Order: sequence, then structure tokens, then C-alpha cells
Amino acid sequence: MTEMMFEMDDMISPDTGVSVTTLSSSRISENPFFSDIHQPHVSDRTVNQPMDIEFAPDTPTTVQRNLCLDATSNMELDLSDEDDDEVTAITEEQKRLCVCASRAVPDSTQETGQPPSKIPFSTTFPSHLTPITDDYQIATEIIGIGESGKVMACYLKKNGQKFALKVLRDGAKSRREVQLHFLTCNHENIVSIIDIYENTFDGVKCLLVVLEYCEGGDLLTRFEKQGSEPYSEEKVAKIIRQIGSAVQYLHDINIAHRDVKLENILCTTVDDEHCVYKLGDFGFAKRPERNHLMESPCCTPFYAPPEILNRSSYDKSCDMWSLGVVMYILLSGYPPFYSMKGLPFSPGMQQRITTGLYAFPHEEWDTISDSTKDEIRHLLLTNPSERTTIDDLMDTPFITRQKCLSIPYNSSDSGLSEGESPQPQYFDKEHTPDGDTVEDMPPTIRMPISRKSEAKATISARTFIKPIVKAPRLHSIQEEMNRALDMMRLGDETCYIKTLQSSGNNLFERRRSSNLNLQTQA
Ligand SMILES: Nc1ncnc2c1ncn2[C@@H]1O[C@H](COP(=O)(O)OP(=O)(O)OP(=O)(O)O)[C@@H](O)[C@H]1O
Repeated sequence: MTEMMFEMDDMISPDTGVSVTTLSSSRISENPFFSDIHQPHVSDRTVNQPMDIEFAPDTPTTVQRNLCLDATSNMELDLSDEDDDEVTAITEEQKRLCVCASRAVPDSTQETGQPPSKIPFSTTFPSHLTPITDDYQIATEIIGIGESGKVMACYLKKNGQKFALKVLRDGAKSRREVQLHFLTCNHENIVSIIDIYENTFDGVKCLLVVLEYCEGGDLLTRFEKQGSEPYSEEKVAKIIRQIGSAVQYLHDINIAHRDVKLENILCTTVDDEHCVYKLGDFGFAKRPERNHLMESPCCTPFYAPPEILNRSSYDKSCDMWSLGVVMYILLSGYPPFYSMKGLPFSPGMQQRITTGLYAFPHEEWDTISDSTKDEIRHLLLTNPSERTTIDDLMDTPFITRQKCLSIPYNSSDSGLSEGESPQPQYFDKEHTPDGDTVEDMPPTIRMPISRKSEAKATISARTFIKPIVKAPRLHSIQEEMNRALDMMRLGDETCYIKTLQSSGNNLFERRRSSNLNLQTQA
């Protein structure tokens, strides 16, 4: 863990003083954080006037369209990884943005559909410079907490419709997040951006992103609420089909999301049957330069592919690995790679990820069809060039559901004859992952098979999970990991460095108080 680096979040968590407890929406009040709102200090910039939005309650994209058509404020970005030829005159960009936002948006009740046609790139996004409180009432209700802070509820004053509000500290990284999210959010399986505001609080410039509210919450919370009981293959196929459609759309226009995980999959409703799954949080999204591989470390360790942990160059296929991890978790209730000691990350876990060593333990996986397990194997291939591409995945029977899933388990998969239990094999010293003792390593199954060498692949029985070692519950690890990430996130761009006074650093506090004591004694 100590060797890993993650991108710094140059976002802030506005200290609203509001309790993290979710409050009932009936207790809406102006959030104190926003009561002190004032105009940005850049006075020579064209300022958006409050828009006269004709609001259609069930179609948030109408607001987006109106926002776009009304937009007069576009910020040019100077992102080092952007191609020069994409920086065009603001008015031209604006026109193109308006065209893209005015497109008919597919009916969100459809499970999947044709993604909108390709959209042009831009280095700008339309934003309001007026106080958000002109148009929205900010509630004290916290609807989610992430690395960048709280996501709050807000209500459009005109009609009381509920939205989610994400507050980002203004900076190159958050502008990239908003830009890439804005450009892609017309896809029905990507969370829609409704409005963007640029406001300043206590001298800190912020981007306030109003998002469509997904009342079903994030998939991790939802999954765990029902006890992390594995979902059926059909249900997982539905989720992967929809999120895969979003990823396909992103990859088509050369954007890697780089943080596909259960927390970033949002559910439009609490009702399973009508739920549409949407990809959110573009905090790590990146468009690699043409013919260039990405290098900046990113991702969340659970979902991070070997090439990221090894700090090698990587491409969009990192999203495919993460999709494989999502699929695995939803079908079993635990992640394929985890620390034997319940830690958020360990050298042993890193070694298993980099060598692609994971199991399909019988208890949960015997009832899962071989073809589905094969899809996971092809997603969790350590060699990114052999990994299933999104186009391949969207064509598989698992997604298209053209073939029957219930293929009986074949014990020969694990190299065992019928009725025979897997015999523990142990890593030799060379292969023992650091941080996990040899005793921690038993029964299992098989290494992922390269699609290219599939025909002649010998299935090696490898061992790594002791039957009694229960996969840790996701949330407890997640919380621990978030704490670790909070301390560790470093980026290739802007860093937000706390002052010594606000750092809460124990050593600093001790030295300061001993220094004070010395001064007092003197
Ligand atoms: N549009 C939305 N509707 C409902 N809940 C949302 C919405 N957006 C975010 N949330 C909730 O807030 C949480 C954090 O949101 P998000 O992932 O965007 O923030 P983040 O700070 O970028 O998180 P991360 O820790 O993944 O970097 C989500 O996991 C989800 O529970």
C-alpha cells in the first residue's frame, strides 16, 4: 500500500457543519454553507444571467438543454493532455455544445438503447456564474459521501424537483472531471448533469455540479443492504449490459473512466424491475492522447488492474478489468482479490492481482454457468492486450442473452474428478506473496486463460484462499481503504496541500505544544 500512489483529489469537502446523518427531505433549509454565497471575483468574464428555464418535471435534460442554449459562459481549459486541435473558438464550441445538449435524449426507462451518436470534443463547458441559491434550495440532507466530499440534495426552486449536488474545488482536475462528464452525460446510462455553477465560498472557487438524482442510490450500498447476497446471472447481466453500454460509449470516443466500481454505479429507482443503472463520478476519467498510453496512477485498489499497480503504461482496458471485478462481486458477494488479513490492501493482494490469481470457490460459483465464469476470466486477464474489449463483451451471450446460461458445473474445470475435493497446494517460497503466510493459502481453481491460447491452455490448479478465510465484507474494507486513500491520494496535476494548522498532524501538534512549553518555561 505504501508503494501505491493515487491521484490527488483537488476537491474539497465544504465544511458545512451538517451532520452526516440523512435528514428527511421535509426538513429542507438553506444550507449555511451556501447562505454566504457571492459572485466570482472574475468580473470581466461574461456572466450568465439566471436562466428562465421552462422546466419539464420528468425530463431533467430539458434543463440541460436550456442551460446550454442559454450558456454564455464558457471556460477555456489548459489541460496538458488535451490535443491542441480541440481548442476552438468559444462561440463555435458553444454552438456545438448546444447542439449536443439539444439532442433528443433516449427514454430512460429503456433498459439499453443506441447510444447517442459521437459528440465533438471540447475544452469548455457552459456554466452559471450566478449564485446557485438563485435557482436551487440546498438541503441539509446528505445523499452520499465520497472522496471529494459530500453529495447533497438540492431542489429546483421553480418546481421543487430534487437533484443531487456535487461540490468540487475548482482546479484543472475537477474541470477535466466536469468537462468529460458533461460531454458524455447524454448517454442514458451515464448520470445526467443538469446545471453547472461557478461560485466562490470564503475565497475558494468551486464548481457546483447539479446532477440528476438517482433515488436508488449507489449499487454498493444497495447490494450490501440486502446482505451482499449474490445477484442472479440475469440481474448481473442487466447491470453489466447497461454499464457496459456506457463504457462502450466512452471508449468509442477514447475516454477511459478509470474508476468503474459499485459505488459509482447509481440506480435510478429503488424498484429493481424498473431500475436503470448509470455510471457516475468522472473524477478519474481521462482521454489519453492519441497513440499514447496513460501513466498516472488511479483507480481503487479492489478494482485496479495489474498494469496500474505495477505502474506500467495502460489504456482503456483498465475499465474492462474493473468491470470483471464488478461482475465477480455481484455474482458472489465478495471481491476476487482481497487481503487475507482483512486489510484494505496488502502486498499479498497486490501479488495476486498482478499474477491474476483468484478463485471461483465452489460454494458460490458452482451454480454459476461456465460461460459466465469464462467472461470473468477474459476480463481479468493480466495482459491488457488479451483482455476482452468492450465491443467483445457487448457481443457475448452473457450480455445479449441469446444463449441459455444454466450450463451445469463441470468439476473437470478445476482439474478434479467428480466428487473429489480440491487438495490444498501451497505456494513455494518464491511465490508466497509478502504479507500473507503460507498457512493462509489454500484451495482453488484456475488461472485465467488467455483467449488467444485458450485452446491449448492447461488449467493449473492454484491455491490461495483458505476455506475458513471469509472474504471480508465490502463496506468495512471500503471504509478502511477510503481512509487510506484520503491520506495517500497524489496526482499528476494540482495538489491541494493542507496547512500545518489544519492538517491535524499528531507529530506537529506534539512538537508545537512542547515548543510552547519550552517558551513558557523560558
Ligand atoms: N446523482 C446522484 N444521485 C444519488 N446519489 C448520488 C448521486 N451522485 C452521487 N451520489 C452518492 O454520493 C456518493 C459519492 O458520489 P461520487 O462518487 O460522485 O463522489 P466522489 O467524491 O467523487 O466519490 P469517490 O469516493 O468515488 O471518488 C455515491 O457513491 C452515491 O452514493
